[in-house]
Amino acid sequence: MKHNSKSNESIWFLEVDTQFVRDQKKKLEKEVVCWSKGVIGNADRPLVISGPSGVGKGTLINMLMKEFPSMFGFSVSHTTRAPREKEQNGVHYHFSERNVMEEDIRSGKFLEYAAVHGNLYGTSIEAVDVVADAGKRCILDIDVQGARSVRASSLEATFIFVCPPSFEELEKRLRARGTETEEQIQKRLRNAKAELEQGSSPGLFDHILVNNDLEACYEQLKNILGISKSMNTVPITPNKVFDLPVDFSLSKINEKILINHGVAEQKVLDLSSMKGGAPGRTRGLDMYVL
Ligand SMILES: Nc1nc2c(ncn2[C@@H]2O[C@H](COP(=O)(O)OP(=O)(O)O)[C@@H](O)[C@H]2O)c(=O)[nH]1
Ligand SMILES: Nc1ncnc2c1ncn2[C@@H]1O[C@H](COP(=O)(O)OP(=O)(O)O)[C@@H](O)[C@H]1O
Repeated sequence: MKHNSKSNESIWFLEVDTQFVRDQKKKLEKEVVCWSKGVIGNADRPLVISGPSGVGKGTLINMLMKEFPSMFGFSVSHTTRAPREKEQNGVHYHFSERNVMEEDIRSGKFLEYAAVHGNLYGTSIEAVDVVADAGKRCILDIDVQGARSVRASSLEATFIFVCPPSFEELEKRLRARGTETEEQIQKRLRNAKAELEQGSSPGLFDHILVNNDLEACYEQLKNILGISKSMNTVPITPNKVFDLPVDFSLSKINEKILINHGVAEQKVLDLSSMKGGAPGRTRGLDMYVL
């Protein structure tokens, strides 16, 4: 079901029988209805970019965001690692204390998290939310473990793995970047071997890019995403809405949606205090039986 709100041009979808709804029903052992903000269709899927440290993920992402500022937004992760010289809190990462981040993980604020190179990294639901609320396509720069978690989650994304042309070139780039100590470089290189192996695991990544020549790799990335310069000014329009199962029907009165299931049951979904949620997640809904 689709509801078009004129005030902020946002489109809301009612999830009735999606994987997320089924998972939550099982977990909570009660009826669950989810209200998702966003546009459905491949063009708007979040983009998960993984690859070993120093391969050029950040460089490619920056190029994309610079050329298409209104189309893409970066998911700002949380990490317990120390900031690098030019990194800004809230822009490159949310730099966090380990105990605070662990508590936030326990309380369910993260879509995924992983221990990488001895530190914790994670994507908060809020980080994806902020980008989706701005009407942009979200880019996640996360490691292979994180990509696996997102694959298993309700977030439908496009997964891209970036490889170096050779291990020697990867080492050269890491050293030339000059942001890590020798010990940290060694740790990243050790982990790169495992990541390169996992990157080729069947079914995890949709596309593999070799970042040899930067410009050529960037062109390939844009080809995968099906974008060209002129597209930045063209808003993406939704082309598909959910079909309701046959035994459900809906009607709407002001901020309340009436859900009829079968003959006997009628529920009210109260949207008056609803706030935007990450795809597959909703805040501020109230539901009761009429
Ligand atoms: N799982 C997960 N991995 C992340 C997240 N943010 C960053 N990473 C990954 O953590 C690794 C280390 O990132 P960083 O410390 O910025 O170093 P760099 O890869 O050398 O630039 C990279 O593989 C990132 O993709 C996150 O939110 N979740
Ligand atoms: N195709 C490329 N050829 C040469 N150097 C590159 C290329 N792509 C990126 N670099 C450089 O390699 C270093 C690591 O890139 P970066 O984007 O920080 O990697 P990542 O985000 O994957 O850790 C940077 O100094 C960057 O300028």
